[in-house]
Amino acid sequence: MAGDLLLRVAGLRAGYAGPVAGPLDFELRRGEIVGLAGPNGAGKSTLLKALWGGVRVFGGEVHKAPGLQISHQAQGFDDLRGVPLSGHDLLGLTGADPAGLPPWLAGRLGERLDRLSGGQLQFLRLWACLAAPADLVLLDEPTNNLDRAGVAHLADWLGRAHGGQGIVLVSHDHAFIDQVCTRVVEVGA
Ligand SMILES: Nc1ncnc2c1ncn2[C@@H]1O[C@H](COP(=O)(O)OP(=O)(O)OP(=O)(O)O)[C@@H](O)[C@H]1O
Repeated sequence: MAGDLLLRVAGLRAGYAGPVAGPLDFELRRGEIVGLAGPNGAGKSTLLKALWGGVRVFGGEVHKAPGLQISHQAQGFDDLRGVPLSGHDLLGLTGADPAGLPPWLAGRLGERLDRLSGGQLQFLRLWACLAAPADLVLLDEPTNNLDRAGVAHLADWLGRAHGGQGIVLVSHDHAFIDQVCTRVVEVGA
């Protein structure tokens, strides 16, 4: 694959017992943020999962740059009640650098994850993916649960700090997509 090309997706069709989404075609280079947009049920999350192997692929091709490191964040939360992990532990597990976290979260990294609010935990999980040493970051509805300050911090960080990475995200937040994505691919249109 050409130098900065991370991903080439051609005619990708994905699903579960049978195909439900696609065909999808796009290319992603380092420094690009591609947004997958489309109506409910169009297949955006399914296609995003197909990029890391989380669902069945029924057709087409996903070419990845050799050695591509992927980190992905799914919608929803794992149940962390009773798990004695702190924010520092989570970031340590993924190798994510805490530098650049918003102050309202940076000061709470020593606390257990099950003591954080839904929005605080969402931001921390995002950060664990985004700031990890990955070439390709996949985010499904990253602004879910975030307040205005959280969305603004995320958008600001994506706008200036992702130079070495490629990002593919799914979002219903059109303002967020318009602000951060270098390209939008319509799914199920
Ligand atoms: N685990 C599953 N097993 C079977 N079908 C599924 C599964 N998850 C989703 N689907 C179906 O696949 C289709 C696409 O769903 P998907 O979640 O990819 O759409 P989406 O565009 O991300 O939707 P939304 O915008 O509502 O989040 C839907 O018809 C959905 O019912």
